[in-house]
Amino acid sequence: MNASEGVAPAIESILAAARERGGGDERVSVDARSLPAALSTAEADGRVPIIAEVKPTSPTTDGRRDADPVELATAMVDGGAAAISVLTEPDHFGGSPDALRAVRAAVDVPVLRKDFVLDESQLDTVEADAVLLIARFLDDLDGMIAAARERGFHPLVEVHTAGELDRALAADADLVGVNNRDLARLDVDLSTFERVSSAAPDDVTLIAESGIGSSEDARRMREAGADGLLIGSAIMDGDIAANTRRLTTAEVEA
Ligand SMILES: O=C(O)c1ccccc1NCC(=O)[C@H](O)[C@H](O)COP(=O)(O)O
Repeated sequence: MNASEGVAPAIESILAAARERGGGDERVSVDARSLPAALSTAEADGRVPIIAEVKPTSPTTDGRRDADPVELATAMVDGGAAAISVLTEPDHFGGSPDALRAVRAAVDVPVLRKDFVLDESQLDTVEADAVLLIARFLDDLDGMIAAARERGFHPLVEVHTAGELDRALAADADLVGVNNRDLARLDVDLSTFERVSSAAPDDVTLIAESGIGSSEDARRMREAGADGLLIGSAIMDGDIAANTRRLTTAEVEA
């Protein structure tokens, strides 16, 4: 598989940087907090189950928000977030493993590591509760899922097409994110989740990723079967706790 084929120049640049990055010196062993359980708890409490993302910048974001990641994550939890996602990619998203480490020490909800992990040693960069694996960029998806589980991580396998969902399910993924963002054009279309996720069996925990900005968007993704919503930009822009609360209460207010 040629991971760079047909992707936007920004993704080519992200992948080139990821290939250059090393991994950890020692194999990590994580005692993970359960992401699916945290999503279920939020739902049982009447909150929309949201994974709120600490996302300082991105190829499609104007400017940068370099606030203390711990303050941001704490405000997200105060706003009702079920879990936190932390970008660890430094060159295009302004993230860092240190930010994740600090956030995970400060909050008691599960923390997802959001990065472009391309080989097994890169799993050892930092401990997290869940780790993103992007199906499109991994030839040996089975091997990477197994390597993540051996370390104690819960792998969140990201897909964008029906074919990638088939690969994820064949590799025994039980936590699947459908990214509404097209990595060729970088635009978002919420109908991607509606179309792709419908083929997933009920026992798979489904996350709708990217492009969720309003309460209406959140309800739309939930009605399409999302067990959790991964939201970055709409939370990072402005008052973090208020933005998170507006989205976590979207079903109550409907
Ligand atoms: O967000 C970007 O600009 C981006 C560009 C290229 C590849 C990935 C990108 N985002 C990574 C993500 O997965 C999102 O940060 C995450 O799904 C949250 O999305 P959003 O709520 O739209 O910020």
